[in-house]
Order: sequence, then structure tokens, then C-alpha cells
Amino acid sequence: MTTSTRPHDYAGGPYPGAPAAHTSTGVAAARATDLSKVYGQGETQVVALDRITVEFRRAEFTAIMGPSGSGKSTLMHCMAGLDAISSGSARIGETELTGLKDKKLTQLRRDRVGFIFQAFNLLPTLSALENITLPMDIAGRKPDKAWLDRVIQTVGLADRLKHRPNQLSGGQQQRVAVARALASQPEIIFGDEPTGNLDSRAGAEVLGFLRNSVRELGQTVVMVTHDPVAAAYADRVVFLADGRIVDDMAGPTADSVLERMKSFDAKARRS
Ligand SMILES: Nc1ncnc2c1ncn2[C@@H]1O[C@H](COP(=O)(O)OP(=O)(O)OP(=O)(O)O)[C@@H](O)[C@H]1O
Repeated sequence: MTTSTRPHDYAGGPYPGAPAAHTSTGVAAARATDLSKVYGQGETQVVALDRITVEFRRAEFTAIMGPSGSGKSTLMHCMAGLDAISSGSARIGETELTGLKDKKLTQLRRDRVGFIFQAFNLLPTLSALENITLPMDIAGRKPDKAWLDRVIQTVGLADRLKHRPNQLSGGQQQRVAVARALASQPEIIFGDEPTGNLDSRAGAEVLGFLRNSVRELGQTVVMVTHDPVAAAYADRVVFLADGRIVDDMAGPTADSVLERMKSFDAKARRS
């Protein structure tokens, strides 16, 4: 048990039992280079992302913040291969997403990327365990038993595995979704406001588990959030405004994030 209020004070080092994909090779888990995304044409054209260059390092927890409409979800969707980019480059590991055929892109999302959404997206008729292993079942892959046990322990679900989603609290359901994302050992997990539907206690629980998955399992997590308290669980916060990266903060605290957001608001009001 740590007494630190900053969950990112981990000293680093090896992650016992972490899969090979998570050990540092110097290649970022994901990288955008000069990435632009333009929606529409002519008068209705919106530049959602404007030449973004950013790297998400392995075994690091990054929060993406910024005002509404600043491009957070678009960046995440482009990096996760859910949305095509207009120009530049988006890579998962060493794989360039642009130009991948639909089938390859589907495979990449299924095998190499994990997702956690605001709505938990669990299947109501399946047990917690069945929900956790579903993506691998669909892909015809056998879960690594030792890894699965470890993930289940990490998210604290060992005594809830036979429960169906409606027999679980919101926080527990989102922990199932976190375990589902972790189970297949993806190279990177993207979360779109994963605690947006949870009360603060359940949200803290889920964020703690995400934090643990980075610290103890060597997972890479990128999470969009509006909440400075949630962002403080991350190692780093990338701030967007008008489709550009305007700041990059290491070792965030809720207070430092809030201060930074206020300074952006003040700047936006002046301009
Ligand atoms: N499918 C689309 N068609 C046209 N414009 C879009 C589309 N999706 C997003 N946009 C625009 O792109 C910009 C960035 O949107 P995005 O959803 O990425 O912002 P965000 O920072 O995630 O916002 P929020 O915090 O409100 O979710 C916005 O101006 C938005 O209106």
C-alpha cells in the first residue's frame, strides 16, 4: 500500500510477467506524425486535427484533455484505426494505418488494440468471465491462463466472474470492460472517457485499476477525459486546443491540470 496521493510515482523497472509485446524496444506503442483530419468540404469544412505530432510510449498512461471540440475523440479514433486520416501518418507500433485494407485494419484493431468506452458495452446474457474472453473467443484465440488470472486479480473480479452485468455495479461492469481490454494483451488501450458514466468512487476504482495495469502489467493506456482528477492518474497529460497540441505535462496532479486548464480558458477569452 502506498501513501502517495500521486499514483504515477512508480520508479519503473521490469514488469514481472509482462508479455514481450510490452517490454520497451524504443518503438512507441503509437505515434502520430503531422497528422491532420479534415471533415467535410468547402464552407462546412472542419479541421479537427491540424498537423499533430505525438508519441505514446510503451507502459505509459497518457490522458488527453482539451475543450469540447478540440479534437480529442478524433485523435483517439484516428490512432485506433477507427477513423481514416486526411494526411500525415498514424502508426501502431511500426504499422502504418493509412493504406491498410479493411480486413487488415479490422485484424489490427482486434489483435493489437483494446478499447474502453464510456458505455461499458458488455453483453447482458454473458457472465463477467465470458464477456472478458469474448473478443478472443471471436478471434479463435485461447486466452493465456496465467495472464488472464493476473488480469482478473488486478481488476479485483475473482469473486464476480459468474455474475451477469446486471448483477454488477457500474464500477464493477467497467472493471469487466477494463479486464476485457487487457485480456488479449493489446499493444495499446484507448479509453474514451471510461469513467464518464461512473460516480466518483467507482471512477476512482476503475482509474486505479487502469493505473495498476500500466504499473504492474506494463500496459500502455491512452485515455480521453474532461476530469482533472482522472487525468492525475496518468503519467502524462497531452492538452489539445483547436486540433493542435498546446501542452504536454508530465507527472500531473489534479491541481496542476486544473491550473493549466484555467490558463487556456483565460487565453481563449482574450483571443
Ligand atoms: N463526423 C464528423 N463530421 C464533421 N465534423 C466532425 C465530425 N466528428 C467531429 N467533428 C468536428 O471535429 C471537431 C473535433 O471533434 P471531437 O469530437 O474530436 O472533439 P472532442 O475534443 O472530442 O470534443 P468533446 O469533448 O465535446 O467530446 C469538432 O469541431 C467537431 O464538430
